Amino acid sequence: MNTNATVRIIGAPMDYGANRRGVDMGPSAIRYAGLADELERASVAPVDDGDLSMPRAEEIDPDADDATGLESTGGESAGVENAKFLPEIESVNARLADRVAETLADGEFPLVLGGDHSVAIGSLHGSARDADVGAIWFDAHADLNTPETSPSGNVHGMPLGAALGRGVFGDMDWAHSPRLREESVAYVGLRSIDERERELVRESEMTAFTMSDIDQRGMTAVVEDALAVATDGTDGIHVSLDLDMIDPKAAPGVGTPVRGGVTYREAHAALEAVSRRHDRDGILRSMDVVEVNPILDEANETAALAAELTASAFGKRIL
Ligand SMILES: NC(=[NH2+])NCCC[C@H](N)C(=O)O
Ligand SMILES: [Mn+2]
Ligand SMILES: [Mn+2]
Repeated sequence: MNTNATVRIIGAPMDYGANRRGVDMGPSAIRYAGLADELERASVAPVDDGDLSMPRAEEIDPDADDATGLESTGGESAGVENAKFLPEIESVNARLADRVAETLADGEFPLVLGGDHSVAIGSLHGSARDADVGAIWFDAHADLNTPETSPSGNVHGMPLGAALGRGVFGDMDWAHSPRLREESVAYVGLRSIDERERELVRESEMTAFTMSDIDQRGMTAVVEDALAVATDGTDGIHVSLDLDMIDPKAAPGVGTPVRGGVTYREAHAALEAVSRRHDRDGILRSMDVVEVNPILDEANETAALAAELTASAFGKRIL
């Protein structure tokens, strides 16, 4: 991926993966906060594809044809227990993955705006379809549950479990990313992990940088290590930015806030470290920006931060 490819904005106003309404307005809020201008200040040329259409839950009908453009089939995920709205999430992510893969095939950069974090299943799948991809997962949460382990049944707590083909996701082609290897995934910002998930993270081959690591070593050093993990032996990286990595004082507009998060400045330092590495080696391949919930926000500040951080990832500098 060249360093100044066209950035194609793909809105994915999904809220089926989360237990709170409002996160479906994330893409509009991030655009309204000036994403395009921020990106232009970073010298990238964004092209906005608008939003993917979302099925209405009551429209999901296994026998319906696709005349509406909504693949309203239960698909491989029909009948799975403890994963709310999984057929809807399958339908959206199958289309999202295609869009991301087509964008990459055109030599452009897919920037996916969520929506809840379940959209990362589609963005990762599309990104890791024709290449070996590493990932940096900026998040307070590990998102490694599967329907077998989830305490909530909310799929936004499962996207990495899905992408890695764990549990029941192993049988769902749309869910797992065959060319994403566990050892190429690094977490940054962890501080809220479910009991069963803790074992899964410990036993996995992923690298986990928690808030304690950031406290002790500083954000820049941590992200440089995360980049080393994600780029080693891969063709490029996917960056998944869950805004709840940031402390709720600076990013209140998220559905699952956890206190003790990274500061405003640390968040910028994190994405600036990504961009410095990208300037050198052209490592960035795809990105998603997720979990912004305008209903819970204060004067759109979380969406504004999402726009700013995205610009930092693409090279916007203070001076
Ligand atoms: N992307 C997120 N905000 N995920 C929150 C997940 C919370 C919890 N671990 C769950 O599985 O329900
Ligand atoms: Mn999270
Ligand atoms: Mn998340």
